[in-house]
Amino acid sequence: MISGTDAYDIAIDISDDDVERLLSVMPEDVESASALSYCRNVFLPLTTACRYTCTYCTYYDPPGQAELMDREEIRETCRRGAEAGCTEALFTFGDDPDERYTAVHDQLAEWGHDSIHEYLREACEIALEEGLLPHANPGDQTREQMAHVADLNASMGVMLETTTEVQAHGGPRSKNPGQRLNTLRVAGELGVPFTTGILVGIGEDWHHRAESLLAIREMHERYGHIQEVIVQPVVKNERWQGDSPDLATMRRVTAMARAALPEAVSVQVPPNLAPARDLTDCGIDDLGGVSPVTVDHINPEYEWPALQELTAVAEAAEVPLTERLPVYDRFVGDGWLSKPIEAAIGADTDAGERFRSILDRGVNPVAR
Ligand SMILES: O=c1nc2n(C[C@H](O)[C@H](O)[C@H](O)CO)c3cc(O)ccc3cc-2c(=O)[nH]1
Ligand SMILES: C[C@H]1O[C@@H](n2cnc3c(N)ncnc32)[C@H](O)[C@@H]1O
Ligand code: MET
Ligand code: SF4
Repeated sequence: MISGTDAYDIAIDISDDDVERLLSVMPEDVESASALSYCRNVFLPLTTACRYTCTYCTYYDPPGQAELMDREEIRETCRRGAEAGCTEALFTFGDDPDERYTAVHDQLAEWGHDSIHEYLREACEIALEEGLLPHANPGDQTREQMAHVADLNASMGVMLETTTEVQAHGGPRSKNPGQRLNTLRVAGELGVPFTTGILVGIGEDWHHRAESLLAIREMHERYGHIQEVIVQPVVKNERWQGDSPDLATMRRVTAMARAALPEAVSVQVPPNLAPARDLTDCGIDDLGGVSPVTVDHINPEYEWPALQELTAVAEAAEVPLTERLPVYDRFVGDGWLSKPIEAAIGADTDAGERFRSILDRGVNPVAR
């Protein structure tokens, strides 16, 4: 049984045969995609407070130093993003800033909020007002937390990371696979188009990689809500001095992701962390969120490639580069999205026109 799932009563049945079969998949066994997509976003690190202390993470600040973005900063960043043609407001921040962070709690209270999710709701409203579609990744979420903000998000996400317990998550307060899988299940039950993925190189072995991908497939088979799976290499930073997975590892695990998942689910590698150019023949069809406006606040030393570089990756693979929204096309107008999100996409505004022109373009190449 996958660790921690008993606490949530998630029966995930992965057979040894399936694991073995996936372990035999190599890059030459998968087909290359016929196009590569990407999404233009702004990154909004709502708070650097986090209840966990993952050893690979340079993002979180200790209590006393953690910050909270104020409404004006949120609005200003979204406005700059919309002006630069972005479609996504990516809210990615520390899990459940709890009582260890009294300053954060007090600041939220002063702004009239009991919890970070209440504040996230307001932040999503601001993003929508400024012409962006919210995609929030607040880490693990309970059903109540997710239900509180789901109708103001075009899609949401959390990285599964891995189904095994690793030292990198160790200590008394740690991410656990059961909690992450429960978040995927809650998203399925609430009908939220969802992004997830695995973090490669944090102490898991090949068996765990296969198991993680199969667990994601199983969740998708139940609910149909997984839109993309990110295959993310852990990268060096001031807190993580360990190795990053080598190219051969990334090629094999990316091909495994492609083979494990149904065709409708995209396989993404982040082009600022992974050697995307050398992975296009391993089944990837997406290059994730890229920002012309903000840095990657999780790995600020790793710059976003310019649009030109993405075009070059696609050209080398001899496929078109296409822009997409933070929610994949098949979920739009199909009963998955809330009224406010469908209204934003259908609106008679500059932003609405921008969203629809991206949908209308379909698989045509980006014209620039
Ligand atoms: O759901 C997630 N999306 C993440 N994304 C978002 C993802 O690239 C796009 O927002 C999705 O593809 C939207 O569909 C990131 C985007 C960045 O710019 C930087 C880091 C991440 C990391 C995650 C992530 O951990 N989980
Ligand atoms: C938002 C996501 O960022 C990822 N993340 C956090 N730290 C690193 C790192 N050093 N390298 C790669 N990915 C990282 C985790 O997978 C987290 O879920
Ligand atoms: C910098 S990580 C951001 C999202 C969340 N804290 C997670 O780990 O999933
Ligand atoms: S990766 Fe996410 S959960 Fe882990 S310490 Fe960083 S912010 Fe917190």
